[in-house]
Amino acid sequence: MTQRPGRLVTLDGPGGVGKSTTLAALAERLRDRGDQVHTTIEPSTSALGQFTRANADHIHGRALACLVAADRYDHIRNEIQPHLDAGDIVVCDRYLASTLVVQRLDGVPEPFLLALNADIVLPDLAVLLTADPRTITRRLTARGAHHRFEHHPDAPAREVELYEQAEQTLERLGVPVLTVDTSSVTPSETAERIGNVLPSRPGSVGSRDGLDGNMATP
Ligand SMILES: Nc1ncnc2c1ncn2[C@@H]1O[C@H](COP(=O)(O)OP(=O)(O)OP(=O)(O)O)[C@@H](O)[C@H]1O
Ligand SMILES: Cc1cn([C@H]2C[C@H](O)[C@@H](COP(=O)(O)O)O2)c(=O)[nH]c1=O
Repeated sequence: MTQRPGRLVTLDGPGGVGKSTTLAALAERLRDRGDQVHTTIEPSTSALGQFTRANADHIHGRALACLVAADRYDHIRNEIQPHLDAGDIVVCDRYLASTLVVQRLDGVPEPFLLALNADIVLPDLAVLLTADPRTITRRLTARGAHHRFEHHPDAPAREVELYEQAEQTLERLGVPVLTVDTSSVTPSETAERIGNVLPSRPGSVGSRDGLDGNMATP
């Protein structure tokens, strides 16, 4: 874990696995224990992020990878870094792991993606949500697909496989990873597991001595 005052926690996983739902439960849990939390999302809510999200079904491959990376650098500079400097736990719905999976679904090789993202702020904890592909398909069908990456019937299985590869890449980059299988746990149970490996900042209302030792045993 880095020495900056705040912490960056990212949540990634296949489309429809439950990232946004889990993020809301996690933010509530962290705030309840006294942590200062800032929630955010990628593509970001800036003009560049909105452009990226609105056009991700029409812009493909390396061009989309570049747009997503440009939005990430802008997001870091204008939103993520200021909140980290203020000591917040920044919880981001999609980040580097999504790039390592979604852009590969779009045919972009990993070395190109790593080069594009070489200077980003790395997460203090990358949470990867997974589930049985049939469970993801059920969730997606019940909620409805949001974009082209969620339409292919094999998408959940392919994404699960690519997130397993992304986990290894993140670990090679020195990023602590927590993978949670959400197939048979509620969003609030998932949030509890994440909260348990994320120590409260010293001085925050909910901080307890010794919690930092939990990082190594997710
Ligand atoms: N155990 C669970 N954890 C999280 N979400 C669940 C769970 N069980 C069912 N869901 C449901 O799965 C659906 C998809 O969740 P959500 O929209 O949070 O997914 P997402 O990963 O953020 O999707 P996207 O990638 O499209 O943004 C929601 O209707 C949510 O209520
Ligand atoms: C972070 C990130 C996002 N995208 C694209 C994929 C989708 O079109 C949207 C995300 O939509 P969702 O409703 O949050 O699933 O953005 C991408 O291509 N690469 C990324 O790294």
